[in-house]
Order: sequence, then structure tokens, then C-alpha cells
Amino acid sequence: MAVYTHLAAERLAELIDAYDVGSLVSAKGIAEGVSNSNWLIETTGSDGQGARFILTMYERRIETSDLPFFLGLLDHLAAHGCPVPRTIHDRDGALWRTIDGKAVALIEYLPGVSIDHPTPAQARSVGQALARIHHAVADFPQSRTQTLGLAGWDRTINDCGAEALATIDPELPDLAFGELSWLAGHWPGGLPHGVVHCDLFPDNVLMLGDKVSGLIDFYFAASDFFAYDLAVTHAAWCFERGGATFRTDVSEALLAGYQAERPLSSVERDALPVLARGACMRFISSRADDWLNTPADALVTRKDPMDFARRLQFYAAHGDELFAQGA
Ligand SMILES: Nc1ncnc2c1ncn2[C@@H]1O[C@H](COP(=O)(O)OP(=O)(O)O)[C@@H](O)[C@H]1O
Ligand SMILES: N[C@@H](CCOP(=O)(O)O)C(=O)O
Repeated sequence: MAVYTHLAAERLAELIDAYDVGSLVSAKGIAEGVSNSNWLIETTGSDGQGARFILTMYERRIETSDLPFFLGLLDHLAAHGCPVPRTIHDRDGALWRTIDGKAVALIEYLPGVSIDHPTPAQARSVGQALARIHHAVADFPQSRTQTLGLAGWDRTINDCGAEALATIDPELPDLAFGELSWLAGHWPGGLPHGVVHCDLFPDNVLMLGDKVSGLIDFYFAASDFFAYDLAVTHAAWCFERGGATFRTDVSEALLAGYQAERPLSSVERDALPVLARGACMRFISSRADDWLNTPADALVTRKDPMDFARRLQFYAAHGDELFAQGA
């Protein structure tokens, strides 16, 4: 579920009147997503032809002080021709407004559906779209410090503690602490970098057939290595759910699509096995934290950290060979 707040129809209509988008016709809560409340909004449209938007209310995890960065990034990428929703500015030009003490933004609606089981053609299209973003951020004037890097994963895992991690899976404490110390000794420096998405999972990509129609949910975007963003996307797309089965065809297509737009340097290619292990560690740590700290009655489905532990073990065993061939 992802509507945490009830908004009365009168409040919504008043909010929509602050934008030049016509008047409110309907508002439907969107079930997908975990962090924010989202509504599909229909209005009469500024030209009377009808229009759709996404209304997002920022509920947790997102600092209001980061909104100029996140929403400005959407506008920048959309203006550079990337399939990213624009932020709708209100009549005063503001990117977001406050309603009942919470920040809300009206976002362009993009068509498409999220894919559960991607085809190689779809993976290729995702790789291309990711590389285009990496080109388009070159002149984005803002930056945001990566808080979910190695130091952040380390802090989260230590805050969980070995005893609690073992309640998720008896193998998890050794795997997590061992991996953190291995990564600390192997993490690369000096790779090409810029503002990157950092969470390009299938549920954050909208597709029409084989084509990417939308890249959404940039709320983990931060300044980091482009190749790390590719590694996150690889880890998210190239395994069957559960993490036990690797999909070679999807991996080859994703890497080929990316490199059709932005060929990797040899230093980036050599770093991919380590970056992919780091990408897995990033989601092991946040998922373990959510697993242990989400109230039992919360209406949110917890995601399994061991899914990414299996992906990590795959990269540790096969990453060198895999990226040498496929990249
Ligand atoms: N710009 C958009 N166009 C169309 N649908 C969208 C758009 N933004 C979000 N959605 C829909 O809302 C859902 C939740 O959005 P998301 O940003 O992923 O929420 P959360 O940050 O809570 O995970 C998505 O799965 C998608 O169905
Ligand atoms: N993609 C992350 C969780 C982040 O959730 P999102 O709905 O904001 O993308 C994971 O799978 O652990």
C-alpha cells in the first residue's frame, strides 16, 4: 500500500487549483510503492481536453531540503530528452507545496507498465536509457552526497548487529561483516562520476512493449560512479526473483544496450565485479534494516535481504569472468 494519508476531496481540489492544469476530476490512490503516498490525478486540463498527473506526498525518508535536487533533476533530465517525468510547477513557479504540514509535488504522468520478468530486448532498452541519463547529467548544476555508500552500509549493518542479523538467516552475519571488510579493501577510486539513479529496479521503469517509456523514483539519486549505477541496475535486473538464478541473456543485453550509448572504459569494466558486490551489499543492508525494524503491523511488504546475499555470492564466484566477457 502506498497511501499513508487521507486527503479530503476539497483539500485536493484546492491544491490542484494552485496549478494551471484545469480542475480536479478524480483522484485514485496508487497501491504500488513503499515510501510515499501517490495518487493518479485526473483534471479537466489547461486546454479542457483532460489531463493526468501523479501527485506524490513525501511521507518519510525524504528530506524537504533535498526536494530542489530531486525535482530539479527530473526537470533537467526531461529537458534533455530522457524519458523522465517533469515536475509541474504551480502558478508561482514552485516545485512543491505543503499540505497539512507535508510536502507534495505534482508530477507528469507517463504511460507504461513495470515488468516483472524482462526480456533481453527490454533489458537492452533499459541499458540505453541509463546511459543516456549518465550523459544528460553532465551539465546538471546540483549534486547530492551519497549517504548509502560503503560507510553507510557498514553503519547500518553494525546498527543491526550480528545477533539480530542471524534471526534473518544464520549465514547473514558472517557474510555481511566479511563482505564489508572485503569491499573496504577493494573499493575503487577515481571512476567517472556524476548524479546517478542508484535504484533502477524493474518497478522503477515503465515500459511500452520493448521501449522504456518512463524512469521514475529518483529519490535515492546521489553523486556516485556511473559504473556503480550500472552495477545496481545489473544486480536488480539480471536474476530471477529470489536471486538464485542468473539470466545471462538479460545481462548481455543490458550491458550491450548501455555500451551502445556509453562505452565503458577498461578501468570501469575492471571495477564492475567489485561494484556489483557493493550494489548487493547496499540492498542487503537496507533490506536487513527494514526487515528488523518495520513494525509487524505495517502495511508494507518487507523485501528479503537474502535474495541479494545470493546475488552477491554469484558475483563473488563469477563476476570477473562474467564482466570480462559481457562488458
Ligand atoms: N510519473 C509517473 N507516471 C506514471 N506512473 C507513476 C509515475 N510515478 C509513479 N507512478 C506509479 O506510482 C507507483 C509508485 O511510485 P514510486 O515513485 O515508485 O513510489 P515509492 O517512492 O513509494 O516507491 C509506481 O509503481 C507507478 O505505478
Ligand atoms: N529497490 C529497493 C527498495 C526501494 O524501494 P522503492 O520502492 O523506493 O524503489 C529494494 O528492492 O530493496
